[in-house]
Amino acid sequence: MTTAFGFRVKICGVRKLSDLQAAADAGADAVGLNFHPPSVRYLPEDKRRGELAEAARELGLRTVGVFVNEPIPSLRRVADELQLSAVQLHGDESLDDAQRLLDESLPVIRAIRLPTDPLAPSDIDHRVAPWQQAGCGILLDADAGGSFGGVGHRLDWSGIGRWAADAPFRWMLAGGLTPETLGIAIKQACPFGVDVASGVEQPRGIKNKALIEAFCRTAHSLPPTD
Ligand SMILES: O=C(O)c1ccccc1NCC(=O)[C@H](O)[C@H](O)COP(=O)(O)O
Repeated sequence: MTTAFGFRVKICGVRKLSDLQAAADAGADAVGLNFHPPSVRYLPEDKRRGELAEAARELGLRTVGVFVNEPIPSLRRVADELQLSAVQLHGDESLDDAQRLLDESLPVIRAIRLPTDPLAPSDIDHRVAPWQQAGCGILLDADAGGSFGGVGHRLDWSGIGRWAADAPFRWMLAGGLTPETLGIAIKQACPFGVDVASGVEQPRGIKNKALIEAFCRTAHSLPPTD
């Protein structure tokens, strides 16, 4: 079965070569390239996409394409052109969509957008199980309404931790993680990996090298959850 997870730290929404360099220097494993046009992190359809994807590979970073309700043939075309390591489905895509991609050996990460209210294990379980059983990597993110992601909303980490205690697979946490909140988030939620967009930006939409370094330092200083 194709799974998307072998990485612990993903810096999402990189837009410049210097963002990639900062992520690689800080020891991140993966970067997210955003293909959702309304996002501040959107990468327009020009040569920059190819340059970034190639530079990421040369730096040893995995490339995850972030898509929201993109038609599957178009998503597939971008993934092939840029040789993406995985695609992240962050909208209302169906399980059939994911299955089609997995059947073509493209690793798929399913973003499960959870409410920011207190969470019971069963709330999470019934939403995660079909995707996990299909072979998708799981990313738990906070509901961002019509923005879909990347707005810094955070989840009920201790509620997630109670679910994680019985989740026998690797999964990633996102949503409102920052260098300051990451330590407590990891201790409470116990993810295998973490993902951040706005928490390493200053101002919004512009990645900040010092924040990327601080985020990765904290992520690497905590004992890995497996
Ligand atoms: O980052 C975006 O702008 C975005 C837009 C639409 C869908 C997904 C998006 N980001 C996906 C991510 O994986 C983010 O890292 C995740 O939502 C967490 O964001 P943040 O709370 O800002 O760290």
